Amino acid sequence: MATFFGAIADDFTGATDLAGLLARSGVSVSLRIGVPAEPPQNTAPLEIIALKCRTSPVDEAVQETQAALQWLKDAGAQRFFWKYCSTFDSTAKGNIGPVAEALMVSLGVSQTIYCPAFPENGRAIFMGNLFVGDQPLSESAMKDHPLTPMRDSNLARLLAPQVTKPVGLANRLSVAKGPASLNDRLSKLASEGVAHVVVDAVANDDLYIIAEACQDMVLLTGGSAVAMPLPELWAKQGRIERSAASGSRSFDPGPAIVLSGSCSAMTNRQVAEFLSKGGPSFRLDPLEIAETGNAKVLNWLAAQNSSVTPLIYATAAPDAVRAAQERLGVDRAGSLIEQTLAACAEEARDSGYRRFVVAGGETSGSVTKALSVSRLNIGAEIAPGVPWCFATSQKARIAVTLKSGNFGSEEFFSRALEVLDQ
Ligand SMILES: Nc1ncnc2c1ncn2[C@@H]1O[C@H](COP(=O)(O)OP(=O)(O)O)[C@@H](O)[C@H]1O
Ligand SMILES: O=C(O)[C@@H](O)C(=O)COP(=O)(O)O
Repeated sequence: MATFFGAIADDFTGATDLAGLLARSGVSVSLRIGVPAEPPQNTAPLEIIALKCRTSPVDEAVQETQAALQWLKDAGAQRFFWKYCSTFDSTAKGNIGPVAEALMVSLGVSQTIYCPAFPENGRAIFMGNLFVGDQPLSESAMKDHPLTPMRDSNLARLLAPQVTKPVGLANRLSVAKGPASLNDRLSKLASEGVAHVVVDAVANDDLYIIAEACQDMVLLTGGSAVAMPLPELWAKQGRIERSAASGSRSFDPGPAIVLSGSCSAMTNRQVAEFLSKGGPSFRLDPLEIAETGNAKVLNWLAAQNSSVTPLIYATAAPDAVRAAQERLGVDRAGSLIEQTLAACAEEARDSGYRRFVVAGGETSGSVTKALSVSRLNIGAEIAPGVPWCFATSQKARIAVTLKSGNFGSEEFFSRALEVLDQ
């Protein structure tokens, strides 16, 4: 079926998050890993391209997203979405604004919105300020993120240095009055030359209003939740149709493994909960890996009795992360862990593991690339924004879930495996 909606996600957990929320509509979603080398074929009405460009240099991120845009245009997409994190993760140089601005130029649009709110996961925007649960973003655990520490909660202030055109706000008072009021506000800002509009949303009802008001904007940007209502609206108008999801959702029998490279507060709790059950586990230390390489963990993995799910984790508290970064540098510490977890994933697949639970966005990018997966078929959601996905990895049919650092409950790792068995 022709593609109507084309989304570009800046990381892999973000892409599966978006896919899971869009799939709730019953409209078929297709998720590609990286820009496909071949021209579009077997496309779905809702196409997502997962990139790993959240922390790439700006030029690289712009180049990759432009290639993704071209592929989605070739697939026939008429509406486009730039998906970034619900906690607006970006480095000081920032890719969210430059990529959005480049997409606007290529699509010939003069205004877009920025709405990372995700109420089901506790992300709300009020008066342009992003909250995580009841804390402002900059006071939440996101202030200690290893790669993108968020030290300001105001989205307009974060975005303004990343773009060349003016930034404005459509606040909750405009949104709460309904789609017509929001459209009036957007038009007024457009008449003042405001190209980038942060839009408040604190509850799911706000997202339905925003989606209704903005469904005909050619480019929207935000978290997964603001896109969630769109397929339903378009299906009602006959622009897209519901159909059985395409692609296989089965996987070969084989043991499960948990790989965690996220250092978020929630992943720390999830790892602690899983460790408390006493199963086999291996803690990765970036300083040790820098000195001796990854043979030790690979040998440990090879010696596991696969009837009990092993956990390999680099997940650590902010002090330990800082200490490693001071010795190795932020990028080296991160990439040593990512490469090691990617090598573990490959080793696990080669020794028969077929179910992969992966925690962390950058981590998921490295692991999924190492598994040479080109397309993910979306299955049941384990937690809001975290679905099981199914793929072929070197002829093995595997199940993989990519958990955003902050998502899921404390029992997520065990819960994920239970959901797969249901
Ligand atoms: N102990 C550690 N010390 C330093 N960096 C680490 C450590 N553990 C993980 N990392 C790095 O931190 C980053 C975590 O990012 P990511 O995987 O995107 O998780 P999240 O989803 O929580 O943002 C990765 O680059 C990872 O390799
Ligand atoms: O929007 C979100 O929060 C997620 O979809 C997301 O982008 C996750 O990124 P990580 O926290 O780096 O996994």
